[in-house]
Amino acid sequence: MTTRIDLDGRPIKPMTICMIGAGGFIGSHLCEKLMAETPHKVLALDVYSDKIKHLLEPDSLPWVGRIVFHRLNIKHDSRLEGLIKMADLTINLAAICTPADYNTRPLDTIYSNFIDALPVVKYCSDNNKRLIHFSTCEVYGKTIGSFLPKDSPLRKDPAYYVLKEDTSPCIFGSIQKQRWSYACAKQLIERLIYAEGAENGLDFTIVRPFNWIGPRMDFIPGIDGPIEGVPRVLACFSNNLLRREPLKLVDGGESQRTFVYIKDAIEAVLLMIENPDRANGHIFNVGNPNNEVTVRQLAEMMTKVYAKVSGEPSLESPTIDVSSKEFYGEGYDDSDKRIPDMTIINRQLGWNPKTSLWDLLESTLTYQHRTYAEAIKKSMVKPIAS
Ligand SMILES: NC(=O)c1ccc[n+]([C@@H]2O[C@H](COP(=O)([O-])OP(=O)(O)OC[C@H]3O[C@@H](n4cnc5c(N)ncnc54)[C@H](O)[C@@H]3O)[C@@H](O)[C@H]2O)c1
Ligand SMILES: O=C(O)[C@H]1O[C@H](OP(=O)(O)OP(=O)(O)OC[C@H]2O[C@@H](n3ccc(=O)[nH]c3=O)[C@H](O)[C@@H]2O)[C@H](O)[C@@H](O)[C@@H]1O
Repeated sequence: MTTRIDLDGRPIKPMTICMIGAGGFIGSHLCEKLMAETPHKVLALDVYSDKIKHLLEPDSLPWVGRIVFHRLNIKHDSRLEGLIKMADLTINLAAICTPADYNTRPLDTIYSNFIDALPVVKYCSDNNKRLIHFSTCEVYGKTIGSFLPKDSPLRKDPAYYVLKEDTSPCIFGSIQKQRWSYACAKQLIERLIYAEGAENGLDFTIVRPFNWIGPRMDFIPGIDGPIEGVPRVLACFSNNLLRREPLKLVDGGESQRTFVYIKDAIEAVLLMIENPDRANGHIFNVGNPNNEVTVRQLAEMMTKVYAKVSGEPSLESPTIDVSSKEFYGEGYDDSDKRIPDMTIINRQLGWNPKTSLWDLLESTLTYQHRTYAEAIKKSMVKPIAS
């Protein structure tokens, strides 16, 4: 492997990374990238390893020994500090991060996103180790524009909706709207990390992902996750398409999102890892402002793309409306619109997303079809009564 060079032309020294939550969606893609393209070592911590099994076995893999899996729950495992001490950098991805949990399991959500992250921050600070912490675009909450009258021309003014790391406020609903338990816990851990940087000199980077999507995201209910489980929207809609049932639009599917391809976003994380002087002390939005759709438009596009990649015709009525109370239960609320400002990540790391929504859906739904279509068909064949 040729020596890697950072953005300032300096050779990058191989490092050891303690990655917490390495067995999840983002972790699996980051591990893949680090193994295929860099000489860095990964101590991969998680309670699950299914999504990185292909990187751990067999022993003939070219990166054997560079990635070691440690099955542990950071809530209660005395090995955590030792593993952080062994590494140059810690990346914390561990979290409960599916909206269906925020209003139904608010305590688990707050513990996971705040309390369980506390020792990680403390061990990094006490041992002078660098930390890259995964937060979320949900810390912005709702846009200022969402409080203006529906017909106000100011709603079209970017000043009222573009989300900027250093100036936008964090706007959440009332305490009864338990949806915001996740965003609020993430906000407080961001503030704590920022304070550790200011008062104790912790070298940190905070990442705010804006709807990263791609293969291996979440699970397909009844196949590799609980049948009654509610994953994030990509997996919900994939499940509906695979089962040939209408896609459920929550409260009319009017909310807007910008989706970024996981492989584009991972490039940004690698730049942060390998350019500490440019990334330390910063909070970065990582998203694709050019890929904005309403959830209804996403459903329509996924229906078209799935018909193309599967060769199956679409349903006559591809979507149905459902209320948020019916779908998520009491206490749900929503972000109206999420456009990331890209100024800081552009200036510090020169990163820009590349993949269009159509292209990223095409590769992702090709993966979903190839991975799940047979299993779904088998699971849907009803046993013949004897
Ligand atoms: N995917 C996105 O677009 C997105 C958007 C915003 C924020 N994020 C943040 O990025 C991070 C990773 O998200 P993801 O999409 O990969 O989610 P994910 O659920 O696929 O991955 C999280 C991983 O953390 C592990 N984990 C959770 N609690 C743990 C514990 N106590 N001990 C050990 N392991 C534990 C889980 O087993 C899982 O494998 C999260 O912090 C999330 O809030 C993701
Ligand atoms: O990915 C992100 O950037 C962040 O946002 C997500 O939150 P959200 O975008 O609301 O979650 P999704 O499940 O992906 O839902 C997106 C939208 O689709 C809607 N939806 C979801 C599922 C479904 O079947 N139908 C449907 O209309 C939701 O109501 C919501 O408006 C999650 O909170 C986190 O993973 C993350 O921190």
